[in-house]
Amino acid sequence: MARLEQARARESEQALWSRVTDLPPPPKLKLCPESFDIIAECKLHSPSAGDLSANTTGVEARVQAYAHGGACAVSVLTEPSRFGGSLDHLSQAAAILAPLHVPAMRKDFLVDPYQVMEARAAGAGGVLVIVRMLDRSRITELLDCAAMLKMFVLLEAFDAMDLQTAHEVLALRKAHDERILVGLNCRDLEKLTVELGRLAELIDQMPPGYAHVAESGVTSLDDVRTVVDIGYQVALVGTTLMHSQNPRKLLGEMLAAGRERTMAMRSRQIRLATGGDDE
Ligand SMILES: O=C(O)c1ccccc1NCC(=O)[C@H](O)[C@H](O)COP(=O)(O)O
Repeated sequence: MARLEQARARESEQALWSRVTDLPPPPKLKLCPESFDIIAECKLHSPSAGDLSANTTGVEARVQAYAHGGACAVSVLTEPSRFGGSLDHLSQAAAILAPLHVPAMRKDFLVDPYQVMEARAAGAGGVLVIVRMLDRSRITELLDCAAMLKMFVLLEAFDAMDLQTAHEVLALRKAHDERILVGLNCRDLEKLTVELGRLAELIDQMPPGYAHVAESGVTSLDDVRTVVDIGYQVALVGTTLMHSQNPRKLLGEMLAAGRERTMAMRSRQIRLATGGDDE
């Protein structure tokens, strides 16, 4: 991987490690207990949607709007060739988000702990780890590195086999002091289409005891209600927010829809448990 090798040539792993372990801790990921949250994504380009920068005046303005709209974290693409991202975007985002106590998450195809350290050096409080791309020992190394740096991890699966791998890796980490969310990405990587139905099909195979994140294709308030109904506690929303000229308002509306739905579901469960009417 050229980017990784070039970065290593500029700064050794040891030098980077001592730099990041000297940093103050990143903002903590805070999820609303027993409710619903959104990780808002900043991506200027995507293979499926093309240019996504038309409605934004820049990374800083966009992530600030996300934080004010209530995002629990902001996912920032750092992959340059297909997503128009960079580590500079991550640094800019993290600098805006830190005083607002919202963590930035590095979204990229990470394969080496060095890249987790790069994310922390840029100010990030979290990273994406894609199960499909890595063997078990490499996933464990990335999780270990993130835990040592007090960063959260979004562990991303695409199918039942990925979820089985996630189960097995996580089963060995019960004693770790770390924050992991498990995501299911419903994008078909060959066709680039989204199949929201996969979120329902695979919910029962998500590892229990972790916040479950519905990734890709959440485009409307109805989609938000659907993912809550299925049982997801968090949604990762990118394209729809990038298309919006008022992402703060849209994010607020999506969050409100998700939280109202969660409350309605809870009241219904309580009524059923206590033998009350359920029309
Ligand atoms: O976004 C793409 O076109 C894409 C194509 C191929 C692999 C991954 C891709 N996206 C990565 C993501 O996981 C999404 O950016 C994220 O889930 C947000 O999805 P959306 O709200 O549908 O933009």
